[in-house]
Amino acid sequence: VPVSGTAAAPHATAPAALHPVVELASERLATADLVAAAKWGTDSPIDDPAREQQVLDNVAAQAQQLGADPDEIRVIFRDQIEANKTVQRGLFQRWTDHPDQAPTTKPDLSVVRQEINRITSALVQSLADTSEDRGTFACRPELALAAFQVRYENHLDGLHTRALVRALPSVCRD
Ligand SMILES: C=C(O[C@@H]1C=C(C(=O)O)C=C[C@H]1O)C(=O)O
Repeated sequence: VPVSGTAAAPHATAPAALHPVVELASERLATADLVAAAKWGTDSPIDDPAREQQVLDNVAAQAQQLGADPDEIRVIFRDQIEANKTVQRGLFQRWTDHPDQAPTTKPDLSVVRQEINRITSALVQSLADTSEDRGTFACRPELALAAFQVRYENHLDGLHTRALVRALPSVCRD
């Protein structure tokens, strides 16, 4: 007969090593709502190759400084960018189909990009900190566990969950 109080509670288990990486990827995706609102009804396209190049060059430079592999970090950020555009496209579709759901205020894109830069930098740091975890057999299960936790904690909807899954495949090194 199980004794009350001995069952392992979820919070009693070790925190997923990759939780910070997934949390920051999720925070970066949350900015896509603001980016989409900034671009909606303007000439600014969802795809901005010049800005993407800037982001990729910045993360590679930061990786180099941290002793991480710049090419690996670049590949991971190509996925962060694709995931961000997945959210923007999903929202544009939603607002086209349901104009009543479209945003009524327009954030300043350059201000939103400053916030993206801060999250990007924290994510590069977190990727550098978890370099070893990202190379073991446990990486994919740890990543999946962290993704479930973050989806729950951040109340992600279907679109943001799909985008988070799109953001993560290159995080593990195998
Ligand atoms: C987020 C933006 O939209 C897209 C996604 C980017 C990103 O994830 O960093 C960069 C440029 C755009 O292609 C943006 O324009 O800033």
